[in-house]
Amino acid sequence: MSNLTDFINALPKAELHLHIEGSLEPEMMMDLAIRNNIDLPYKSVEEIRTAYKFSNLQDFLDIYYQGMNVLQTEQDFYDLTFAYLEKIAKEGVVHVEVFYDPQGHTSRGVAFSTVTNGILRALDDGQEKLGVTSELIMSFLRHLSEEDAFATLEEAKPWFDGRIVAVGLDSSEMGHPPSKFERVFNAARDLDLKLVAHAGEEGPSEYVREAIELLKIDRLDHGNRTIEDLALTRKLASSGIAFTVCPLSNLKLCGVANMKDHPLKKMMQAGLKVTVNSDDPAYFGGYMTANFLSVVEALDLSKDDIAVLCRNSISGSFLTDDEKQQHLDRIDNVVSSHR
Ligand code: HPA
Ligand SMILES: [Zn+2]
Repeated sequence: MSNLTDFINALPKAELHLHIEGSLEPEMMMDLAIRNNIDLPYKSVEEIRTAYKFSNLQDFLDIYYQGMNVLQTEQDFYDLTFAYLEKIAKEGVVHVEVFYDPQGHTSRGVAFSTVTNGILRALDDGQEKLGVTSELIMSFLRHLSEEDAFATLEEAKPWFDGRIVAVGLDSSEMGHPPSKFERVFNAARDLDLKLVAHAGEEGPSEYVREAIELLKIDRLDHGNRTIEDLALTRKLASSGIAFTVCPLSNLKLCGVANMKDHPLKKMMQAGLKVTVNSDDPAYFGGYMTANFLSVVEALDLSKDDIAVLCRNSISGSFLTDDEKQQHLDRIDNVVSSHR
């Protein structure tokens, strides 16, 4: 293991952009298909991996929604979530704020409670057995209607006692601007939920502006195209809002042709609070450490840059100020012991 990998793994960090359904590895997809008697359009794990060639977000989403079909029981959601936590615990991730897509499951007849309780039971066990703390974020599918999002918000209400702490917005970005969900986000804010949204992944910087000004989000998912608008970039740099950037995702979905073209370093230099995340690690070829290494190598980031990215992930999380300070102190200790 390289010195750099050791350094990255040793640094306490938070993952703030992870779709739990996107951590479904081909091996588990095959196992669950057998367990649940589901027909897969693939004969082997190799065939599944070969299908993971995407030229844009929609290409990926088509396969991602199809993959979800194997998830049927509460135990399936538990197994999926716990397997992810076991992987990231080895990479120095001390805290994760997990997205899930309830509409991707309720639309095919799996109950909201089945999905949510399976994920939450694994998150509880992850804290107890692996020492990884977590929060759960319910994402609305933006290609569906406002009415459908409102129905999902209503169904989730019993879990707003601290089990689901935030709502997000994901799926096909182009043609589904944040403004479509302004009223839903207003309702979520009235319920004291935190708010995040994907914007500026494929969509223009105008979508980022809408997410900030209309949805009034607490954190921005992706946001790569923000820097096309200098005034917006300056505003977001001074606001200190965190950006959850996902390097390998951007490469696999052809947001960048080459990792050397990735805007992460420019975003950091513009003063944005950038974090590194895996998005859908089973589909995009790597978990947290692989994502860090990909930008560190391509963009020639320093150890100080890596530490800044980890500090940003802690300060950009929904942890309490005391919890944040404890992790930040530990980051300082790791940095000084690697000098
Ligand atoms: O990267 C993403 N973008 C939008 N929707 C998603 N759903 C899972 N991953 C993604
Ligand atoms: Zn995402």
